[in-house]
Amino acid sequence: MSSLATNIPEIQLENVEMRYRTEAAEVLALHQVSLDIAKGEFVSLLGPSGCGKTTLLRLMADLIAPTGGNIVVAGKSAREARLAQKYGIVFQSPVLYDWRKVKHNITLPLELMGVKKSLREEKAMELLDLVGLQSFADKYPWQLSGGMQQRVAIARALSMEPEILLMDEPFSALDEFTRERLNEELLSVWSKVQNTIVFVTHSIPESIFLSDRVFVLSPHPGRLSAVVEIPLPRPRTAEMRNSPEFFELIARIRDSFEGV
Ligand SMILES: Nc1ncnc2c1ncn2[C@@H]1O[C@H](COP(=O)(O)OP(=O)(O)OP(=O)(O)O)[C@@H](O)[C@H]1O
Repeated sequence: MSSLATNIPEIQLENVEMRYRTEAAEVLALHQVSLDIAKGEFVSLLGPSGCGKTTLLRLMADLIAPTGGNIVVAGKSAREARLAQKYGIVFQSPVLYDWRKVKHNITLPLELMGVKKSLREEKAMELLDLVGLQSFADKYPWQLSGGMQQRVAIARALSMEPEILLMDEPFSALDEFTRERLNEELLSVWSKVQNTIVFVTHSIPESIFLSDRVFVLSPHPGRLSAVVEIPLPRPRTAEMRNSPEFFELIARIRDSFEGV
């Protein structure tokens, strides 16, 4: 499998600026960020704490509005794209409802949209199959491990078949072994769903393993300091993490931090 990226632009940011104003102070969280993400591309937003990764993701999702610049998503404004349900979002914590069975957590967005019960259940089973949790459909979230809960959150985010999946450090609370396994599973899901993924992380190896391109952000003020192409072939395999190419990419990205 090669990358799913096309030449069609999916997300375009031009000179985006974000200033948070509080009573106490004003924070320039993002300064003059311009970037393009192609339809079907897998990109990561990488950087240390406070460099504006979450802010950038929230801007793309139209959860907040920029104080400057322009955002175009699938040829529309971010707001129009949100209303057209172009996005699925996965947060750092899975935010599942403990009193709803796993399958009913997944079908919640469909329920809110008024989709028929039989169709909802069918979709839930399809999504559980996709994330390898079919036999857990009737369990409750508290009966699942942290990694399984995050897979449920991914399945739920995919329930509306979003063109774009925005993921904010979804695996950072998990142990290293589970995280690496979920990275592999996420790529397998992506190869089937074939959407655009924007993945926030502060892990250099995670960003390399997953992405077609890594957007490196630097803090104070948050800005785009480098864009690194990841030429590793797909499908990516666990062994690639030990290859000389992988270590070279880690060094290149580290250098791009040191250069700022
Ligand atoms: N609602 C807010 N009001 C005021 N300042 C904010 C707000 N949200 C974020 N900030 C500030 O904007 C900057 C960027 O924050 P953001 O959360 O986007 O960074 P991040 O790279 O995602 O950090 P982390 O990795 O710690 O989550 C930080 O200085 C932060 O304190």
